[in-house]
Amino acid sequence: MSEMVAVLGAGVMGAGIARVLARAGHEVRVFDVDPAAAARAADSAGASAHGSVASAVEGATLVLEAAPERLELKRALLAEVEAANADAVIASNTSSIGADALAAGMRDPSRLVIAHFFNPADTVPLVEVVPGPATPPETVERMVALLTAAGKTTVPLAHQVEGFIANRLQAALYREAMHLVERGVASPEQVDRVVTAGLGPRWALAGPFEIMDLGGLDVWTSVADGILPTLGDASAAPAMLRDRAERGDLGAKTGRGFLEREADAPARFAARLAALIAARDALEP
Ligand SMILES: NC(=O)C1=CN([C@@H]2O[C@H](COP(=O)(O)OP(=O)(O)OC[C@H]3O[C@@H](n4cnc5c(N)ncnc54)[C@H](O)[C@@H]3O)[C@@H](O)[C@H]2O)C=CC1
Ligand SMILES: O=C(O)[C@@H](O)C(=O)[C@H](O)[C@@H](O)CO
Repeated sequence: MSEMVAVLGAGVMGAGIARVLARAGHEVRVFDVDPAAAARAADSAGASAHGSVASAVEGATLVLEAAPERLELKRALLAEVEAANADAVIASNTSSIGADALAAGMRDPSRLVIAHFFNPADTVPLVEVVPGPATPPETVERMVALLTAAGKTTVPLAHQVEGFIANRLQAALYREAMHLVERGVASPEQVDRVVTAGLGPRWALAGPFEIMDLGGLDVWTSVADGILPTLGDASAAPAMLRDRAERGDLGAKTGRGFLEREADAPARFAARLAALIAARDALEP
């Protein structure tokens, strides 16, 4: 079934999400407080750029917000949507804000569902679908069906948890990666190489539980007993991350973060990732 979709926020993620949904045959409208961002995203997706939230969501059956990861900003945006559209399902692409926190500010929280895409949104297959406290099962089912028909791989969560699944796994890994660099065990480049030459290729074919089965649960029991007590236990962003963010070294957005990269690095990465995923999918199971 073709939906009329409004994508609100046309940055790194919103532009890719607009392309995914437009390629799937949906009518897509894009709004961004930066009209140039909306125009770029609309052009790249074959969608229409709109100058206001009200215009973008008028008659929409699905609204997908990909605005900045700030709770009050998202709440204000959802309130604008509710004022202008009484029916659409409202999906948030939030990375970590709880569905309950977003729903708490809504007139009708049953309209909210989390649809968490991954960067780059039109290349990474996964979308986590997370119900809010008042989201009916049929809304989750509708989002899963729509995203599956658009070629995405969905994982519906039984209920929300902070950071959902992927970002909890990433946060655990990234916390330890930074801990190892802070302890002087290795450089960021060396830690990255451990993933790209070792863990990453395996993870493209098998997740943690399959990897543990392959390695042997007896072995993994010994490894867990020996290593878990020694892991870094940061409960907030480590200084090496926060200091860079606060001085504006944001990574690909600014050309420098932990590593220095050329301006076209995200595009080259996306193209290589798409080729890797296609090669993996062509493999015999
Ligand atoms: N960057 C990433 O790797 C991922 C980000 N996300 C989530 O997606 C959301 C968007 O993130 P990005 O695309 O990276 O951010 P971004 O900063 O690239 O894009 C956000 C866009 O929203 C626009 N905007 C700001 N205020 C707005 C408003 N009131 N209404 C409409 N548009 C507004 C900005 O002009 C900007 O173009 C966040 O919730 C983020 O946590 C989710 C998965 C991955
Ligand atoms: O990795 C991704 O694309 C998503 O899990 C995210 O939400 C990002 O990690 C985001 O939190 C920051 O890039």
